[in-house]
Amino acid sequence: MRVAFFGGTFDPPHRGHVAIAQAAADAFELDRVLFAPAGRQPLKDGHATLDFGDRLALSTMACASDERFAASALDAPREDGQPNYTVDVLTELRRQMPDATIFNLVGADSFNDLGRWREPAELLRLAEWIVVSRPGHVLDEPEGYPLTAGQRARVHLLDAVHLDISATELRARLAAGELCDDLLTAPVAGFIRAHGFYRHEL
Ligand SMILES: Nc1ncnc2c1ncn2[C@@H]1O[C@H](COP(=O)(O)OP(=O)(O)OP(=O)(O)O)[C@@H](O)[C@H]1O
Ligand SMILES: O=C(O)c1ccc[n+]([C@@H]2O[C@H](COP(=O)([O-])O)[C@@H](O)[C@H]2O)c1
Repeated sequence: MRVAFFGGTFDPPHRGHVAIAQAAADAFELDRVLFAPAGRQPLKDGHATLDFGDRLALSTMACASDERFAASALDAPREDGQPNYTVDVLTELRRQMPDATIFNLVGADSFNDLGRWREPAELLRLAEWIVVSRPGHVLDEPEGYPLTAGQRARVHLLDAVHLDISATELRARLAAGELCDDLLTAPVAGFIRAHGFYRHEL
């Protein structure tokens, strides 16, 4: 079993997420991609616009695009209110799936930031990494965190997707009343509309 953990804020999940998950699943013959909203992202100040339950529901809808995708509550908010560190969730995933090959799927911007994550060396030990291109970001080593040869061998750069979509821009456009149906999958767009999410939330 080849499984990718795909963590994100997913506020909301958009076509950029689906595209990189599909490119990764095709290129690395993944059986599963787990879209896992983070309860509380350690490097983001303040709260996501939508609560965890709504981001998980939207992630479940985004996963309807491909039978290899599934939403996961593995990175749900912690009871002690502390941030969700990926090192903890990957440790738990390894415990739950001891025989699987585990990948951590990220965009180039997230990987550039790796030096600021908790326990980067352990993160590279726990999983192989798939890093996908993102417009405006270099597909390269993390800033200020040079990799050893052994670590580099565990990082797979995938220059496959060039979709300039971000959740920040989407939220601003939805707040201004735009539909944004070209940037979202149909079930996600419908759910956002039905619940009035992001309207007037600038
Ligand atoms: N258009 C994209 N191309 C490549 N990777 C992406 C793209 N959008 C998001 N990602 C990656 O998906 C993961 C989850 O992203 P996230 O949920 O934070 O969305 P985002 O669009 O980056 O949100 P925000 O604008 O709120 O920061 C991250 O690893 C990010 O790098
Ligand atoms: O563990 C960390 O220190 C850490 C620091 C920054 C980001 N992450 C994780 O990286 C994933 C993508 O983050 P983001 O900001 O693009 O939503 C998400 O699962 C975050 O929890 C994790």
